[in-house]
Amino acid sequence: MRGVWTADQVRAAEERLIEQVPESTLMYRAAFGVAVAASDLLREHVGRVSGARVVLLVGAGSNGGDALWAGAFLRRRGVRVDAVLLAPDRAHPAGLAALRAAGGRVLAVTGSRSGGVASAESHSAGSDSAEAAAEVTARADLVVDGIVGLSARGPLRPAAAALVELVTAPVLAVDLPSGVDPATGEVTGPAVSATRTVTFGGLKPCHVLGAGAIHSGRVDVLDIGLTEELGTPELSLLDPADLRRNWPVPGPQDDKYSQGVVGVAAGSAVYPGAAILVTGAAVHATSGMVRYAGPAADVVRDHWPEVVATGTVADAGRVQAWSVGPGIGTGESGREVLRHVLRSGLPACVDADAITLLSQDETLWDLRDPGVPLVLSPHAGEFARLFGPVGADRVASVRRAAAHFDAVVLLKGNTTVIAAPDGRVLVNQARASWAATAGSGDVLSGLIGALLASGLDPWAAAGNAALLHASAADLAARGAPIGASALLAAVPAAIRRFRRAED
Ligand SMILES: NC(=O)C1=CN([C@@H]2O[C@H](COP(=O)(O)OP(=O)(O)OC[C@H]3O[C@@H](n4cnc5c(N)ncnc54)[C@H](OP(=O)(O)O)[C@@H]3O)[C@@H](O)[C@H]2O)[C@@H](O)CC1
Ligand SMILES: Nc1ncnc2c1ncn2[C@@H]1O[C@H](COP(=O)(O)OP(=O)(O)O)[C@@H](O)[C@H]1O
Ligand SMILES: [K+]
Repeated sequence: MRGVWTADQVRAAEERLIEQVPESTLMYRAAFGVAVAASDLLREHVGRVSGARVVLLVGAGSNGGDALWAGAFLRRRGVRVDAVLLAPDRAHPAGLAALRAAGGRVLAVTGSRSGGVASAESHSAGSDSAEAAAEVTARADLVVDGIVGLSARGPLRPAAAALVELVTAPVLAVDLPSGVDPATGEVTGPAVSATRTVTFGGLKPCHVLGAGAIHSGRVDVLDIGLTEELGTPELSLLDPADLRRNWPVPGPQDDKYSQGVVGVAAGSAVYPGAAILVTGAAVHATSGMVRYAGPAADVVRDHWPEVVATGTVADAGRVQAWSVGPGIGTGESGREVLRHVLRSGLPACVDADAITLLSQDETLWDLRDPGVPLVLSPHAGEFARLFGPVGADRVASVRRAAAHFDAVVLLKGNTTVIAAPDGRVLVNQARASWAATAGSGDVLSGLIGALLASGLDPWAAAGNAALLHASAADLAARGAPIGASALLAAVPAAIRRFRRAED
């Protein structure tokens, strides 16, 4: 599992660390890592380091300080470095002195409220101008974004935005891409799109959430001594090794019952698709047995002969967990199905129509045994019905909902957020959006139900299912649109890939 820490956690860790290590040492370490990454990018994109042109975009704080020191290191490798100061009076003094001493050129730019690079003033000998800053930025082989880091608020300021717009070269972001909200990954205006980001100590929310994850490019975490001091992460990401460890694999003593039997209550005679997709996902997720209960029993049997299918939940037979909701409708028959599942005292993944039913009828909650794991897996619309609009801070909303309902809540989307009632949060950022197709959520429901039946902790069940689901979508799509059936068909290949993966 990889941790993600907030800006406040990083600052607190820094305070503890600078009792042992001078602050300037942390900045050298950070800047040296940035310079190494810059050299790598130059080699990759330009084919050389010495003689290449790097432009540093330098803001008012230590983020700009990191960039200036990195520029000084790059000068020693023969790189031609221009620093564009966006807040000339507040540029990090020691970093600026180091860059100048190393022979870097400094251009000072002041922004106008109306946008654009309006005026310039010289901070070094030569004929600096706004035009010169614009010109070097446009002609750079690599741009280092030291505009703003952990103290960022809101979108890029106009002067910075105007320069960023001119960039055609790859961008290396220092700590995080400027213009992205460090806490939520939200991008509400102009922002840097980085090829790579070098961050310090650990990942921050903006590297893994929403647009921020895209704007960050590849993220390298550099341990400058901070990692040990960071404490419990705010969020976590599952990595392939987690999935490999967690995904149930039958052993020599297992039989079809011992691995957990999952019951599927989904679909209807009119809409059998949901029944087929949820059941199929459960069939492919784990070995063992799947029972289907509902009006689409005949169609499900035709599709998946290995499934034991009955007409009603009351006749389903013994199961260890339920996957309930997709396609059951929001009328009385759907309500009756949900009542049965909630009363059963078994773990359940509650999705789609079942979530809408819960949002319409509060008394349904009373049927639930509070000691029994429940996973709610809404998309944003269902979440809004249940708990109110998600808002910009998806993590905070989902965390609140999980505590409120005393359930694991998985909010679907390009960034899937999975919160446990005790506050733990997993996030899964999809690499592409091919899963945004009708019925793909039904596949997720089946995966979660199967993992619950296998006895996995509900938070882990939801998290592993989300990671596998996104990977199956990638495998199925390989760059072209897919339907949910193709995603479902790729589930075994995705499991195989994780089980083979070394990291
Ligand atoms: N923590 C650690 O352990 C280590 C941290 N290190 C580094 O320090 C960085 C944090 O530095 P920091 O706190 O000095 O502030 P920083 O992010 O540079 O912002 C400066 C100023 O920018 C402004 N500004 C705000 N929003 C803006 C926007 N949208 N667009 C434009 N400007 C904007 C705002 O000033 P304002 O103009 O509002 O007065 C703000 O005060 C961190 O990210 C890492 O790189 C490393 O050196 C090693 C160890
Ligand atoms: N833009 C996106 N990028 C990646 N995955 C997405 C995106 N939008 C939705 N998904 C995923 O696709 C699935 C859609 O589920 P859902 O909205 O319930 O659809 P349906 O009800 O049609 O099955 C979820 O697993 C969700 O995380
Ligand atoms: K930055």
